[in-house]
Amino acid sequence: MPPLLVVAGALVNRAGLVLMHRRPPGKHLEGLWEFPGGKVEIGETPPAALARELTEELGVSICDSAFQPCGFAHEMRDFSPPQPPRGIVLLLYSCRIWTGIPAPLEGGELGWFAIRQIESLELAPLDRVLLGQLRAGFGG
Ligand SMILES: Nc1nc2c([nH]c(=O)n2[C@@H]2O[C@H](COP(=O)(O)OP(=O)(O)OP(=O)(O)O)[C@@H](O)[C@H]2O)c(=O)[nH]1
Repeated sequence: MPPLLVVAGALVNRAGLVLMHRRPPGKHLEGLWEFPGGKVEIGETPPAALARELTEELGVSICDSAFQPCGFAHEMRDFSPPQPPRGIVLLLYSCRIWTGIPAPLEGGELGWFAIRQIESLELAPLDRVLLGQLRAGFGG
């Protein structure tokens, strides 16, 4: 079974704040904060998948070329038997150009945060790894 490929976006506004999404109740990792995004579907490039996910999840429009790769993280995830464990790979892109005002169209909560504030949020595990890479890209 190939790993599950997931894409996530760090949307950075003019004030340098980053948009974070809090996963809604009833989902895996409920209540934890993440960079918004979702799963890459068969035949999609990662930037195209991210543009689609951010439109569905936030209602914003973004051109694929506006995404800059900025990090990745991976782990093995356990599922309930008889499903075998499966790898998950999360790719992070940053983006400063979009149209529309982000809204939590699929539930959960949104917030704009300075990088140092994101440190103190309760983050999903892979998003914690990605945050370190994003911060390094911002100059620490
Ligand atoms: N952001 C994030 N996602 C993770 C982590 N670990 C992990 O297994 N995932 C999984 O990666 C997938 C992210 O895709 P998604 O955001 O479209 O998933 P979802 O739960 O909203 O929708 P779904 O109902 O289609 O599963 C989810 O299955 C989520 O559970 C993690 O550390 N961070």
